[in-house]
This record gives sequence, structure tokens and C-alpha cells, in this order.
Amino acid sequence: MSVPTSDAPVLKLSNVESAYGPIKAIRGVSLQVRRGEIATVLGSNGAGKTTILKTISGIIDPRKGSVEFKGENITALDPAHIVQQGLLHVPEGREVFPLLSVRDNLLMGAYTRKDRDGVARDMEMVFGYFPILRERATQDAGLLSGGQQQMLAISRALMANPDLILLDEPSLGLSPKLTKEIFEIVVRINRERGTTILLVEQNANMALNAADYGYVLENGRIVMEDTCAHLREKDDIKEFYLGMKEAGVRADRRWKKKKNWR
Ligand SMILES: Nc1ncnc2c1ncn2[C@@H]1O[C@H](COP(=O)(O)OP(=O)(O)OP(=O)(O)O)[C@@H](O)[C@H]1O
Repeated sequence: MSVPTSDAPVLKLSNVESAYGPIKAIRGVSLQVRRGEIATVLGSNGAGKTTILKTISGIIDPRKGSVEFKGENITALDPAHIVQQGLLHVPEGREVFPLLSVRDNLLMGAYTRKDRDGVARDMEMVFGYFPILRERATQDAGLLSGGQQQMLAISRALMANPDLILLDEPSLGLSPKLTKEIFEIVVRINRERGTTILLVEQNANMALNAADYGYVLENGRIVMEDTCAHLREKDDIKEFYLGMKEAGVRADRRWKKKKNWR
């Protein structure tokens, strides 16, 4: 089953600026995520990707601009209320509850829900996507491998039956094989369940293959946006993010070209 995307943005950032004390981490960031799509923000180390997600989920209050979710202004809401609205953040480094069992971690994801039948169905659904979690259901989450913890973190977010999942660098610290496996399942979840996803990644190759629409972030500013199909064909993206360097192009010329993006 493939769920079509709709043109109405489920998430809209307008001119957002966030800072840590005197350090402006993101500036003038405007982006939209449409219902049913996977959108991605690409950017190198320190570009501001995590800051964007923290600003959306209410961990950081922006200094300027607004965040709208399902048409409501959520800029001033605290993280717990934003979760209740159906916006779930899977942070970098997964952050499962290590001393709780895998099953209890999943139930924690569903703590705002009253529909017990729905919760049981969704538990089966995540076990279908990640069968290893069923095998380890009674074990402490802290005993899982890094990849399995990533699967659990994504599954815990799914247990909230969210309208939007923010996924921060799911490839971090994982082998290429495991990264590929997790990305394939994330795409399946999106296509089969219609879950809207905003993914931030340094692994541009994976992100551009998984996502429908992409934004490129450099030094806290969005310098390019397009469908991922188009982004994959752009020379700058090939050179700087996909590592497909043109033979014979000198480093200083590449740098000049990079600066021309702005
Ligand atoms: N708690 C903090 N205090 C001060 N500066 C911070 C803090 N967190 C991030 N920064 C700075 O803000 C900028 C953006 O960081 P951010 O973590 O959002 O980038 P990122 O693109 O997610 O990078 P990475 O891929 O390494 O996680 C960087 O210059 C970073 O050093």
C-alpha cells in the first residue's frame, strides 16, 4: 500500500533562528514537510541539523520565527505538549530506557494513548517491522546492540501513533549494512503506514535515496532545496555530499563553486 502525499504541510518552519548563548546555530530557516512524505535535511557536522529538530520538538525555544504543526502554532509549546499533538522526536544516540525491557520501552511510547486494542495492534506492527524486538521483548533495552536500540527508538516513536516523526541521524555509529536495513524499513513504514518523517542525516546517499524532498543546510542556513530526485542530479550535491568528485577539478575551484551557492 502506498499512501499519497498531500500538498498541505503538516509542518512549517518560517524564518526560524535558534542560538546557544551567543552562538547562532540556525538562521532564517524556512521549510515545510507535507503529509505522507519523507523530507530530509542534509548537512555536514555542526551545520545545525540537530538544532532544527530540537527547535521543532520544543527542546530549544527559537529566538525568531515560528513553527506550525498541523496548522497550529506550536512555537511556544513545551516538549510534552508537542508529543501529545502527535509530533515525536527520535534523538541522535537513540536514548532508550536501558533498565526497562524492550516491551516496556515500547509501552512508554504509547503512554498518552487510551486505546488499548490499538496499542496492542501497533506493538504487533512494530514487531512485524523489527522481528528482533519481539525476540528480545523481555530483555533490558540496555542489552541491545546499537542497531537494535535504533530500531527500538524508532518503534517507540511509532507506538505513539504519530503524525510526524523527527529522525536524527539514524545511521550514526551503525555499519553500512545495518544502516541500509534500517533505512529500508523506515521507507516501508512511510509507504505502508503513511507516517510523515523529517530525517536529518550526514549520510547524504542514504537520505537522498530514502526521502522525497530535501533541504541542504550549511552553517545554519538552508542553501538549497528540491525534490531528492533533482538534488541527486545536481553537480554540487554529487561533489560535496555524495563524494563523486569530478576528475581534474582543483580543490580551490570546488570551494569557489560551493561559495556560489549563496
Ligand atoms: N549545547 C550547545 N552549546 C553551544 N553550542 C552548541 C550546542 N549544541 C550545538 N552547538 C553548536 O551549534 C551548531 C549546530 O550544532 P548541531 O548539533 O545542530 O549541528 P548538526 O548539524 O546536528 O551536527 P552533527 O551532525 O555533528 O550532530 C554547531 O556549531 C555546534 O557547535
